[in-house]
Amino acid sequence: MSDEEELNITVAIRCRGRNEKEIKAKSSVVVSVPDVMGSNEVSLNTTGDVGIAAQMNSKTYTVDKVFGPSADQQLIFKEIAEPLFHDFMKGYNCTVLVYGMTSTGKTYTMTGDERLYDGELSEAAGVIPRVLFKLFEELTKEDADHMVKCSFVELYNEELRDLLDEPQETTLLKKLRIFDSNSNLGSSRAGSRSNSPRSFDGSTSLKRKSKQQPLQKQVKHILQKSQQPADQNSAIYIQNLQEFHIMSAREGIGLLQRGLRHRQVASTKMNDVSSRSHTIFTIMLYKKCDGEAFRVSKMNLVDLAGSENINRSGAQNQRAKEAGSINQSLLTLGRVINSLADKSSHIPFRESKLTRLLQDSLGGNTKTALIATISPAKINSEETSSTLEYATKAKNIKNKPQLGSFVMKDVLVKNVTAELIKIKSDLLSTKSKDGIYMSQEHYRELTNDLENYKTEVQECKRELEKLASQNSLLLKDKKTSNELHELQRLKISKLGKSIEILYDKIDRQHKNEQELVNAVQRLMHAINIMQQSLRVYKDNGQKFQNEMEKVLRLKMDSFKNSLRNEIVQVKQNLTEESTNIDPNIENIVNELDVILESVQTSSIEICQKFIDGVLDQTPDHFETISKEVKNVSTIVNSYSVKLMSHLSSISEEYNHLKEYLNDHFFKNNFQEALDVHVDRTYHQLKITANGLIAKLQESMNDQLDENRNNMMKNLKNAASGVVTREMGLLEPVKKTWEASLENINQCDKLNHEFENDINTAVNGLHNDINNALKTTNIAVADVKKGMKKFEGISGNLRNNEALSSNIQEMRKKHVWLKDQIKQHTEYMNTAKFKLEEIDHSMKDILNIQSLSPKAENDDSVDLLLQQLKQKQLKPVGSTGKTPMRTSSWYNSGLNCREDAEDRSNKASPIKTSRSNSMAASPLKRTRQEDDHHVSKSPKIS
Ligand SMILES: Nc1ncnc2c1ncn2[C@@H]1O[C@H](COP(=O)(O)OP(=O)(O)OP(=O)(O)O)[C@@H](O)[C@H]1O
Repeated sequence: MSDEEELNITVAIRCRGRNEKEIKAKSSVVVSVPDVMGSNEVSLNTTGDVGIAAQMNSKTYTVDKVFGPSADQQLIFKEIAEPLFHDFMKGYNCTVLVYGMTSTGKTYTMTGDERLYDGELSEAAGVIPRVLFKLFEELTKEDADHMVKCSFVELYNEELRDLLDEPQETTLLKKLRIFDSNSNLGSSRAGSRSNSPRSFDGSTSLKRKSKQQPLQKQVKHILQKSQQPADQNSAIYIQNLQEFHIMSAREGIGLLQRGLRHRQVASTKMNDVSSRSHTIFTIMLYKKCDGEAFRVSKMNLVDLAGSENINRSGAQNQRAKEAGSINQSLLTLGRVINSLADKSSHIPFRESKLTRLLQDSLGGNTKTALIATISPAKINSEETSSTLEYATKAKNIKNKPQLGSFVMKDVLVKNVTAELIKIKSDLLSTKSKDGIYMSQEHYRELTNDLENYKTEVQECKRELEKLASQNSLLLKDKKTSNELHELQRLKISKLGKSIEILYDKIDRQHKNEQELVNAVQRLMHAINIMQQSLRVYKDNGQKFQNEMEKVLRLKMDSFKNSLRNEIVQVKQNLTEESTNIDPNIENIVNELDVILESVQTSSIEICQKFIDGVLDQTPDHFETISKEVKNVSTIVNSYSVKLMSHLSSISEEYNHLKEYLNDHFFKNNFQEALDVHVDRTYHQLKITANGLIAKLQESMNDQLDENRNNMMKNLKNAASGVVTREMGLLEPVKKTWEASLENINQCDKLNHEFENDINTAVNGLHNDINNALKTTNIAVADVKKGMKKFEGISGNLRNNEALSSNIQEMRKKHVWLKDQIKQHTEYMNTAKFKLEEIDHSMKDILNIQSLSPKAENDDSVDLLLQQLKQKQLKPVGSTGKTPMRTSSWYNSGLNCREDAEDRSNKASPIKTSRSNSMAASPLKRTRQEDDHHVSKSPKIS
């Protein structure tokens, strides 16, 4: 291991079994440890839970090694002390410490049963006896030159006591003092004395001195050295502490027992034999290692007094004082452990003698092991917890172990020789005289020491005077500073008031900020209202759309009605003979145009009205919004003005503060920082407020624009949708109208043809009575043809309501026409009958005149009659179709019928009066009338 290598303190926990008192008190086991060893964790459950809950609620501490109730003394030695012992043998300084609450087994662990049984240690022997035995065992094994010395010191009520002093010697012995070779005090004082640790500078100088000085002086010097640490590495040593040479373990045990006899023990409530002091048993080993050089190493075996609760231990008076002092030094030890673990810059070693003595062992150049002893019983759980806390803390302490220095053999020999001389001299003086006997040399030494002490006292007095004058100066300073302090206190109180005022202002500002927040909330509320208004707009838009649809529907209905009326009108016009359909259709088209135009105009008007309405209302809303925004901005402005005023007053106050601080306290940049902070806060506030307003305006404008656009778009869509839909609806109707128009034209054409045909037929009838039947047949054929053509278009016509009604009308007229033809046929029959009558009359005349008529003439008349008969059998207009248009021809037909009726009425007497019937022959007149009427018949284009 390198000299600079850091090594953590080894920390072990030893938990004994419950003692009689604890068992009697029925105090449960709250500590969980392995029975012997094996784990490095200790769990402490103070909650009183059992089972899993106990495990969960217990606190676990981790250390290097944990020993349970069944771990014996041998195991503790083997696991903790032996490794250190080997280092000790190698030349390292080592320390084993036992720490813990009273009665937990510290003394048992450190000393145990130190007695020898037939020269052997018992099983209960503790660390010290075992180390002593092991030491001489190893030294014998190694067979190296060596020297072993022991010392045993006690720290009782903050006083050091040499436990190896015999009581009668105590009065003569010098007081034990702790020296720190690094401390200034130590060195300055040492400088004034011959036994200064600094004066020891190794064997070489000793050799030189030995040549120059008389033997007695040399011996004295060596003797002094023997009472001081021989190694320069060890900074702490106890002046005047006796060290005894031992040649065997038995001698060591003897010293131990002698020291233990002198140790302060007492019976307490908690321990019948309670150690009331801290003890350090030190073994010094001088082992030859290289030529004449001996390596010096030291083993400190420390048994600390128990950390205990004064109340619980029942300590009173002296015991309470002891406990207080024990606890005080242990508290300091705790603080030292904490500071070392936390690597603090200041370690309070000097606060107690115990910590000063342990300075090398804790965070120094020593290899150290700490055994913390604990009780498993619940009644001790508080102290157990504290011990475990210390132990875990101590685990973090790092030491830098270093090998001990060398000392030359001759120095050692001289040292021992001087010691012997001194002892012999004292012995001789004692033997020869009564009273206090000592050698001359010893007496001179004491006198010398006395002189030294006197000088030291003088020095101390001078020091004291110096300190006193320093103190008076300091007192003066203190007075001045007190006055200053008073002044500053007053100023501080003044400042405190200003700060209070500032706090008030800050409160007010806070209120203002609150109001600002409220204003913003109101603004948000206004925004909500605006959004509601926009929603109302939207609803109105929807209503408008519905209204529009309603209006358009109404318009369309009225348009349809007017269209229907128009069609009815057309129908009426059609029924009228003289009506020309063209103007009507034109009318319809015009009317349609007008209606469409009016629909369009109304739509546009309504749209316009609505937009106007919206645009009329929008400014109101905009105005309301802008009013709200203005209100808010006014509020914000007023707040910002207020804020500015507050900030300025704050900054004013802070200026005062700064002035004061700069003038009276310290130069710093508080004001600057404050200004920056205030500016930044104000700036931030302003930016936030502006941003808020801008965002608000922007979002309102966006919202309004979007709503307006949406509304316009919806309106346009609705209007164009309605117009397109209605146009779409009108389109097929328009087509139907056009088709109807075509059909009407075709019908008219057919009707015209039919009329012509009928006219031709009737003309033919009128022109030639002989060809009348033939002509009629042709007319009938034509009618049939026409009817067939009608059948083609009837499907189309049937779809048209108006047309079908017209056709119905025409059908009626066809029936009427058929009747007319029938009447004509009847008339023909009457004519035939008349012709037969004429024939008969002619035959009669021929018979009378005895003139036989030519066969040819007879045949032709017969043929004609036959044809007439045949034609008469076929009904006219069997298709049931009637030309659509009526004409004067029908009237003429009616007239003809009347004439025919007249004639039939008149014809009935034919048989009685042929001449009359001849005179009444309607043929000639009918043709003339028909001719007259045909010329009147209107034409349809
Ligand atoms: N591990 C152990 N095994 C057996 N006995 C033990 C053990 N630990 C302690 N004891 C016994 O308990 C009693 C108290 O022990 P001890 O005196 O060593 O405690 P202590 O911690 O030194 O107390 P104090 O601080 O008061 O001196 C002794 O009788 C001792 O023999």
